[in-house]
Amino acid sequence: MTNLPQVRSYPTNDKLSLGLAEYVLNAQAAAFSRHPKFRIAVSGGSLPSILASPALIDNPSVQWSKWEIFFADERAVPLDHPDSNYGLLKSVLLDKIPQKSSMPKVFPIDELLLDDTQELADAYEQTLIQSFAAKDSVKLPIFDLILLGCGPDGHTCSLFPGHELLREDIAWVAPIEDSPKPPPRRITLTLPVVTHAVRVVFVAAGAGKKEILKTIFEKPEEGLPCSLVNMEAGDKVVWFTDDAAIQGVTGVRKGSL
Ligand SMILES: O=C(O)[C@H](O)[C@@H](O)[C@H](O)[C@H](O)COP(=O)(O)O
Repeated sequence: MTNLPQVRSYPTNDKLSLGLAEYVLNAQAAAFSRHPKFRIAVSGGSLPSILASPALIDNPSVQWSKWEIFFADERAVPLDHPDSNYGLLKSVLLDKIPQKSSMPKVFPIDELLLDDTQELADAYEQTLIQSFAAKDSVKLPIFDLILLGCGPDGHTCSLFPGHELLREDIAWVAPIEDSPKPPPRRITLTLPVVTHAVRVVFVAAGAGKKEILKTIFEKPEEGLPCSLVNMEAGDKVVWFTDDAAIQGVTGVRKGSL
């Protein structure tokens, strides 16, 4: 079967970051062959730090000024709060972009709407509509690349196992008030938006991820959020892992590094 997600596994985190940087550059080039922008969404967790390697930040081929960066999920906290995914991305990546480069356009949540997660999600959806559907109406936005993490329970974005949000098929962005991973109040891209992207990347490193990767790949019928993305988006998905996380997991299609 060729429509399985691909897994690229590396011996160390540094090599994983290098491989990821190379992949992101290819995704950027592919995006520029379609339009003059590179529109991506990023998650929180360990992903921003793994992404923000010198191989990416200092790479002269990165055309930062053409990047539009959105958040795959965000916690309903002020942007300077330690839990903010925007704050995390800013400190590990945005603040490190060489000063001579022009900066990417970044789309944080509206801090004035933190009291009402539905309003917060609706406003973020409007932000997406302005970027992805300003001229024509579209059913779903098409990100050039979505960069995701994988939680120890198989969640991704703020889409958690067994949660009713997994069935959301109208909204592009949805609120969640009962996230099992703190903080509980968040907004998230919905599953159809994630699987509609041109490319979807998962980053999962460390032996602590091994058990959940086994379930995701070997028991997709359990319907964990990461498995749902794998099944819906198929070979648009590439997993970047280290060897410790993927060793002994069956049912994966190994990609060449
Ligand atoms: O903001 C969040 O909480 C994340 O977007 C979340 O989905 C994260 O990506 C996973 O929990 C994996 O986190 P780790 O990479 O830290 O394990």
